[in-house]
Amino acid sequence: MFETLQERLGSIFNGLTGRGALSEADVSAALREIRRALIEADVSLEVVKSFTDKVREKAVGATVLKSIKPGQMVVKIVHDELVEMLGSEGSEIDLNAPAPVVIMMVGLQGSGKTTTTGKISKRLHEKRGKKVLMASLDTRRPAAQEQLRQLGEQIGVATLPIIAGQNPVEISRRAVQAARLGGYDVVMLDTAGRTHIDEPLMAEMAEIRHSADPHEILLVADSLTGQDAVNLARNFNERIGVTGLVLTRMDGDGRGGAALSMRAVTGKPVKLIGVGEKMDALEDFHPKRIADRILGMGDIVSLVEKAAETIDAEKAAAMAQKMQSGQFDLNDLAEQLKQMQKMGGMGGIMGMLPGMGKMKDQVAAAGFDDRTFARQLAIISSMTKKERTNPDLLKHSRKQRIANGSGTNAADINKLLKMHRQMADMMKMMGGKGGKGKGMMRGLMGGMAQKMGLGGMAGMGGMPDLAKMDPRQLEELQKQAEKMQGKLPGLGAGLPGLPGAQGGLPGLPGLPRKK
Ligand SMILES: Nc1nc2c(ncn2[C@@H]2O[C@H](COP(=O)(O)OP(=O)(O)OP(=O)(O)O)[C@@H](O)[C@H]2O)c(=O)[nH]1
Repeated sequence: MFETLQERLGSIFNGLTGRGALSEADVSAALREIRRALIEADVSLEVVKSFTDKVREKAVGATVLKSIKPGQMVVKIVHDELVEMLGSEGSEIDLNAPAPVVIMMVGLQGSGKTTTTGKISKRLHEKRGKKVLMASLDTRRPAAQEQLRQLGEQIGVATLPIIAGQNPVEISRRAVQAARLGGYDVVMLDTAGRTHIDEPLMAEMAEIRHSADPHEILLVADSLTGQDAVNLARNFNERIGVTGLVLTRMDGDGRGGAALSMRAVTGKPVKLIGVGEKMDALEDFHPKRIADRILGMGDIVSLVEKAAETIDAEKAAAMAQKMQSGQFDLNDLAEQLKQMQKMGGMGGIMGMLPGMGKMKDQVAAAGFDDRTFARQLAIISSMTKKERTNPDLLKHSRKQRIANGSGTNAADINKLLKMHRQMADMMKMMGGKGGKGKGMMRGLMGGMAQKMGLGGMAGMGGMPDLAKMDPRQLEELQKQAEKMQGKLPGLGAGLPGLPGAQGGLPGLPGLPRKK
């Protein structure tokens, strides 16, 4: 699988990664090639388009890290976008429901439904210690029920006794009842297939679904079928709803387009892949491994990841040191404001903090919005270098000049300076020489650097990742917040999520008081 795509992408990137500089035209040309390669691999058109759009957007805005060549950066972006397209890592079969948990298998004839029903049953039995009952609801193909019975014998999993003349819905009811009485954990319903999707098939599936109330509906799709598989998935999903996908014949030499598009089209995770005819030829789906395989450029990807980590860590450490020594000048404040803009402004930042929902309204009511960031940045950029490092220079006439330059007024400037002073004081306090504070500051920076991901710079200080902080750090933060009560304008209600904490949120520029 994926061999052709692998070759094509390989040659596109080989032409790119060695180069010292890349123009926008170079990136566009590479993207055109990538688009063609994906289409040839049978990836659905809409998926290709959204894929290349996202890569373009990220490639154009990316900061090229020192020690990394631009082409390598593009490889990393394509890799990450591939992983994103393939969906999340390790989606297991969900058995989190009262027993017996019903799993309904759907798909076209010959897609590997029956084989996969056996494989999954065997896995649930052997790896997760579940007592499984399998039932074939295929009354159209005479040998189908018998085929499943034999499969059950082979793998040591029980099957529902065959009663001639029952329809699929009756069989599904009997299966659930038998499972309940027999103390089974899981019931696997292997439904009938058709050569193509038609109304009677969909109606039958909907009826079974209604009567058996399955917890999982897994669509089994042949990864060799290309575009058709994508339409099939869309149809099944819209009509009866699926909870996950199983891609079979991933051991074959198909172009892989279906495998690449299915999750993007349905939004449902690929839970497992079939890699052979044998009963244990079933594997978990690992998007990252597949992306690595397709690109065949694992070295470059990890090189870029390492460079990004090192630079983030270096910048965060430098900033932390500056703050500890109380050197938090207006350049640093500007960096912080920019960082916040990057994080999606106020809305984005609040969304990252637990329990910030309520605060959003207060912030809005205080008249603080994303334009405030822009205004504050304009003020700082209208200052001279000297003024930025030494705000004490800012007396009346200088303020007037800055106000004119930034389209603001003296009151705005005073507000900004006050905010900066308070933040600088707080930074000093928090970064105080006692080891604890230092650790806390590092924690804050680290959390932020992580949140920022690749595109971010250093997590220029500031937003604590409360969810990841250890309890001691939280306690320390709370104490500092209490000390700071009233010292920071705005945010009077304190930090929700820190029980009982009052006062400002370290790192967030103070909000103007309500007029
Ligand atoms: N190579 C390979 N073959 C597979 C895989 N999964 C299933 N098969 C084979 O595909 C063929 C069809 O599989 P079945 O499980 O009978 O298909 P089905 O969807 O149940 O078909 P119907 O019962 O006719 O609806 C069998 O020969 C399987 O051994 C896989 O992951 N890899």
